[in-house]
Amino acid sequence: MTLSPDLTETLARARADLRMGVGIVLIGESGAALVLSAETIAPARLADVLALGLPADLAITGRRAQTLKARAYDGDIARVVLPADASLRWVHSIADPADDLATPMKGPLNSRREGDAALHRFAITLCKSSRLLPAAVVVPVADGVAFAADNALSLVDATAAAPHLEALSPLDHVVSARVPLRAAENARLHIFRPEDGSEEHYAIEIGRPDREKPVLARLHSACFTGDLLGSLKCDCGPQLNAALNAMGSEGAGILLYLNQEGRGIGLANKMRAYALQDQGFDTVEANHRLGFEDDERDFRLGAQILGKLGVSQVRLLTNNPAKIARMEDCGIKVAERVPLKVGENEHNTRYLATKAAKSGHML
Ligand SMILES: Nc1nc2c(ncn2[C@@H]2O[C@H](COP(=O)(O)OP(=O)(O)OP(=O)(O)O)[C@@H](O)[C@H]2O)c(=O)[nH]1
Ligand SMILES: [Zn+2]
Repeated sequence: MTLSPDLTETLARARADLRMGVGIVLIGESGAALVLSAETIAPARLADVLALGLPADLAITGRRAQTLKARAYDGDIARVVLPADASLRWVHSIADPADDLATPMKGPLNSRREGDAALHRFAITLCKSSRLLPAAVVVPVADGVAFAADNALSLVDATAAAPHLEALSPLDHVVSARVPLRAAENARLHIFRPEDGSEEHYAIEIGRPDREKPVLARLHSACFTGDLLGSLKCDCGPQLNAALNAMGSEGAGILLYLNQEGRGIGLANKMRAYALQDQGFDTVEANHRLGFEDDERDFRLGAQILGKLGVSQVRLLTNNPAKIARMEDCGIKVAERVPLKVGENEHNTRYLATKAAKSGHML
């Protein structure tokens, strides 16, 4: 019945539930499981989960397991056995590295080896796309359909939904309007909305770039601290302004403002990474300790928006070779790389050096 939510809509609901600390039920090929975010689960809910008396796990990423010295039998995922008397403090200490240095001994941690990790993996992916810490309480339940109905929880068919999690959501153009900018008075802002309910993304079109030739373009990832607050920890604000100014001087260009804050981990997690950086870790190490990869952005987004704007070849303002490779993979020809070296200061020297050393940025 079309009044019922489809798979994409059910996934969007499930993300909202996880963010609110509400459980969801996943059904897979080898069973069903109740899943809650380790970050948002409330103490009373955790008590209720433990009162079920079922063997439960705390699913974390292989990256986080490495820091905790927990065995990750499933490679990219570890299923840490949730003790029957687990406290919320314990759950948080496994999921969140904030106090790793203050309380290094969290173990012994027992990792589960038998059984299937598919639902745990799915749960972690959902936590990541909800911009939460990548850690989930996972409790196998015998009859997922009944459990979800009895507790009024969202029910997700993980097998059917898996391709939707991997695929890039189609984006719909919502509206465009003229916005005169300091850098260029003849600018237009286009809004694009993903069909999966995730954040909107923007394109700022300056002048009317000739689509028959490579268009001066920038894929800018949102940085609230750098773009809006003028943070000196990164070079994003100056890069944003320099890119718009370059397009203004040429009279044409397209800047995509992609809402992939913190290289796709969200602002709260980026601030967790900043707190770790104050403990001495660099930007990549901080991401790993949190359980994330170096870069969780999906640049297929940028390619899709360029395609929708009729752009197939660009002169890309970037220092990041991975961005060029991703564009080419997605069928956008990068005719030229235009360097964007601005905003270096005493606070971001190490950040920029780490980007060059570990992420291959061209400095
Ligand atoms: N996770 C994390 N994200 C950060 C950090 N500093 C900046 N960011 C985010 O990184 C993104 C910018 O990425 P960069 O790697 O600096 O630049 P880039 O866009 O890949 O490459 P360029 O095109 O050369 O600028 C923005 O989304 C920022 O919010 C950090 O320390 N940790
Ligand atoms: Zn920044």
